[in-house]
Amino acid sequence: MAYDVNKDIKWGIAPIGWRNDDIPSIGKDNNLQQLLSDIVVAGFQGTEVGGFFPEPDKLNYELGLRHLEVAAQWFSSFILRDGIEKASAAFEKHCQFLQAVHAHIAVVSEQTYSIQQSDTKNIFTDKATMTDKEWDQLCQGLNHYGEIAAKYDVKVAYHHHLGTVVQTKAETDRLMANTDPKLVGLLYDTGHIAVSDGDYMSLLNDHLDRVVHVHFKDVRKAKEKENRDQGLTFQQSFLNGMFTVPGDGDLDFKPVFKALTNHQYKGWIIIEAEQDPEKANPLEYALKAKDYIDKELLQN
Ligand SMILES: O=C1C[C@@H](O)[C@H](O)[C@@H](O)C1=O
Ligand SMILES: [Co+2]
Repeated sequence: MAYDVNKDIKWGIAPIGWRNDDIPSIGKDNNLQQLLSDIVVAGFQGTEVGGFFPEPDKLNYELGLRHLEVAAQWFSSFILRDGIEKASAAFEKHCQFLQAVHAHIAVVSEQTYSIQQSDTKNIFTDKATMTDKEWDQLCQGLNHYGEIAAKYDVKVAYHHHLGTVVQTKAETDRLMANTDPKLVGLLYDTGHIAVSDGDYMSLLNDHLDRVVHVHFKDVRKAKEKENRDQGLTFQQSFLNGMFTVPGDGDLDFKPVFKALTNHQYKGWIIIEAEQDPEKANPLEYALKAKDYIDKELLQN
């Protein structure tokens, strides 16, 4: 079957514009039904599981009414803190949930030492790094996750992420080099690598064959500079508007999309822009994102 961008790529939008798992207080009035109906109005095919989502039966019912799919769900991994056996038991429960909601991507981020939820650490300077022994443990643990995930028709998509032990291209390169490509895939998130390294194309170009899931997150560079100059935390930074939807910030998504489609990427592209929903109406920004996708990416 020939590669068809209109069929082989599915477009979704993450709940994070409506409610943020890192700060449950913001957007708390946005319920599941509102979120899912907004996603339909904006023209997307699916979403990722948010922390406020219900158990599978209820979730599948609400999704089914709207012909929406779940693409993935975030898993906070603690291989370094808890050890591979205990961390893997939690991960298997995560895969069982994904299977129950017919999703096939486990978004994994090692959260040991993470400062993304800190209310004091400077997200631009204070992240932790791993010892060689910890690198070995993490990579061994992720390979084991991949073996577990395969039992549930799920794939591990490792999320490089600001403030975590795997943030930069160099760290992501090392993770990719020391994990089994059959067991561990890469989630490519434009916003996280752009803020971390500046250059957001090299990571994609060097690991296109490992990319199994994509987050499109745009960056307001002026806000990023303001946040960096003030030494803000991750949460302060996104509440101050560092991130936005594609087409509304300063990243160029055309080379990103071209690299993905030239490589015949098949899978989800999830729009993900954490902002304060009081400042950035989630439906307005979802519509803005879809308009950019349709006019600037799919029509060229
Ligand atoms: O994929 C993601 C999940 C969120 O919880 C995270 O903080 C956000 O920045 C992200 O990219
Ligand atoms: Co992301």
